[in-house]
Amino acid sequence: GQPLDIQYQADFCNAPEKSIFPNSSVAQIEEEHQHSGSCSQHNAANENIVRTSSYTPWTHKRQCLEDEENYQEYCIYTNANFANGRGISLFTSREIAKRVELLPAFLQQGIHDNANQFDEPPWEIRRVPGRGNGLFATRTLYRGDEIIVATPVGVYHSEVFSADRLTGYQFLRKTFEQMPNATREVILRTATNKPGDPIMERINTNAFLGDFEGAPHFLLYPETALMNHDCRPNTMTYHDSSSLIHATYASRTILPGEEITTTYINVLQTYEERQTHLRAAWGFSCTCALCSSNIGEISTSDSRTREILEMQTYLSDWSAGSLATPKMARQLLALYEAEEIHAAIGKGHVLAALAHNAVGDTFRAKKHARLAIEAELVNSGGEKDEDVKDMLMLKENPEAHRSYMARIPKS
Ligand SMILES: C[S@@+](CC[C@H](N)C(=O)[O-])C[C@H]1O[C@@H](n2cnc3c(N)ncnc32)[C@H](O)[C@@H]1O
Repeated sequence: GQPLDIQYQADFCNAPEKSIFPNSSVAQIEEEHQHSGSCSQHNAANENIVRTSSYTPWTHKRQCLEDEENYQEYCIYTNANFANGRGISLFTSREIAKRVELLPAFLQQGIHDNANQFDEPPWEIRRVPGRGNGLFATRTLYRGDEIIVATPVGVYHSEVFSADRLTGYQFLRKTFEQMPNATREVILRTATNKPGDPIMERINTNAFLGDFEGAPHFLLYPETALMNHDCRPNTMTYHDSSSLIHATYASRTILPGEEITTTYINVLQTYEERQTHLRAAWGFSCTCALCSSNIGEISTSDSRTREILEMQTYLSDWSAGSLATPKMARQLLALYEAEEIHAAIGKGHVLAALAHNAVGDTFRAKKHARLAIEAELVNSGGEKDEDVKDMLMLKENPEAHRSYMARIPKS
């Protein structure tokens, strides 16, 4: 059908409360609270939503859908004041919402004070032929420099999309309508690849699928979504599950005028695997520099990628017959460099630290542990990351670490 043209003030209030689709498998559930606030009141108040509501920490009445096939219920939860007035809408199960309410993201004052600062970003938006818009550096950025630090504006349980489509779209629209105007504008600036439901398509084109409180959810970070995908990106990312902050940092020097890119997939895949994956999950064929290079370059890169994966398998082998050596770990790091995989290099340093410690070279083991921590702290789960915890232990006391002398044959 025709794409719906979303207006900022689209009047969702006229939408019927009950499903208008008689054959719908989804029934809208009446809430225990009778919502007295009318829509006109809601729209007028939209800009300064500080209502202390009876739905705390939410600013709007919860609205739920029941998926009659699996008896699962999903509700919309909006806090329009979240992150200093940016707002957030979730469309998820009640159990997950209950856990979310207890996160520091909702309880800790000031936790988002350094997030969503887009007044003087080190980038600007420019058109990229064949790829819509993209982000371009406006000054030199060095490894570790902050590029985007943002909170999500939408969090959607992956199963909400399997419910009755049209009713589902109405609910998606509510997650949008309940947000402050400025945030709605930012959401509407994001790209869509296909005509169709405007919110659904924005989620399809821009949201990242990830684990959220133990279940797969789509997370929408509208500024982060301005970055195009590159199979050899120049950024690394960090997601903090307690504040919900997603941060993007430079993973190497980026010169003014250079496009700032991220990866949407695991980069340790061959050309064919990456293309298949991007087409299936994201609906586009990758035209990044590596994917557009000649057959010779692509095949060199593919063989290095296979070699990296093979070496990682050898270096993770702790059996008596393991072929892993410190030399192999150094070769692995050289391959990461040659392939320009700067963000994920922490993994290489973890394996190098372990390989050196395994033959009793504690000096080099500590050096690689330090480099691993530096890289992994920003490119993964931070201090809670298992690799980081392990490397901190190794750096502190290599002789007490389980890897110490583990690859010296005992006679
Ligand atoms: C999250 S958006 C990125 C920003 C988008 N270009 C815009 O104009 O806002 C994802 C979409 O950008 C385009 N895109 C991103 N990276 C690409 C790449 N490496 N090759 C081709 N298209 C790409 C695709 O259309 C993709 O669906």
